[in-house]
Amino acid sequence: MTILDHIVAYKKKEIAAKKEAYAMKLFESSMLFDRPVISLATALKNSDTGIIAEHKRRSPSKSVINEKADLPDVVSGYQEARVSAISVLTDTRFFGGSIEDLLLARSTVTIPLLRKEFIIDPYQLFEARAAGADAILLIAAILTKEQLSQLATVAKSLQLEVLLEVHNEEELLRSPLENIDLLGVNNRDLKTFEVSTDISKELASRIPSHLVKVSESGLSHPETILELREYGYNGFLMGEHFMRESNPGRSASEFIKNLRS
Ligand SMILES: O=C(O)c1ccccc1NCC(=O)[C@H](O)[C@H](O)COP(=O)(O)O
Repeated sequence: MTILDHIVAYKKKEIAAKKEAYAMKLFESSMLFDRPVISLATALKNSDTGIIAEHKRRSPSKSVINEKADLPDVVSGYQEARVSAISVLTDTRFFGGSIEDLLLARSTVTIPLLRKEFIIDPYQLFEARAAGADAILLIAAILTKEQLSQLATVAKSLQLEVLLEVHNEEELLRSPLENIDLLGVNNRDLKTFEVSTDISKELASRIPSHLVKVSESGLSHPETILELREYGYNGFLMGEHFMRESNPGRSASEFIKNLRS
């Protein structure tokens, strides 16, 4: 079994338990349902950096990254650093996050928020909208074509933007692209944890031009961002590089200064 198999098996049980506990009450009572969504795609297209900075406490590949940082400090630091958007990992068991993290991030910043989660059920999309997300992630490696289509359709009906993540050509070619706004190429192979930006470069020309291209994971040098821009990428998802530091916002600010100079 790969880590993705473990995550998905656990996620199914977690969602079943949540549905039983909360039913639809959380969604019905959430004021955030009426909040206008802020476009992640537009923020990336209009930005001169395109950095999506992630709040990430730990991960299966790196174990503990930063369990001490205070979420409001991290996300307000990111916003002050003028990142284009923030990704909030909401998985608890494997990443130490929660849906409450997303709610707290929403009450702290005004820039677009991506719910970073292993989404396999429409329930998680309602939850994302109710907690203030602007965009959600769909991971091709854990979804069938039919699931991708259904989840993207439901996400759009909730006005959420959809970032579809692939890691190879096969995933890109088999994925239905209706209702997809952004196409993310994960430089990390989620089965082996190997990281290489070569995959972002290889897939760039295969991604339809109407989709905003995002390169994800293993990014830590301004030169890599500049190089990936030449391949048409507008978005760059970065977690560990910032979160390893005691002050992730300051780390993002220095990175952005170097990127501009
Ligand atoms: O990061 C992991 O170890 C991981 C393992 C299994 C599934 C997903 C995983 N990460 C999610 C991500 O895609 C990253 O958090 C994100 O792209 C940022 O990556 P990085 O800048 O390398 O922290």
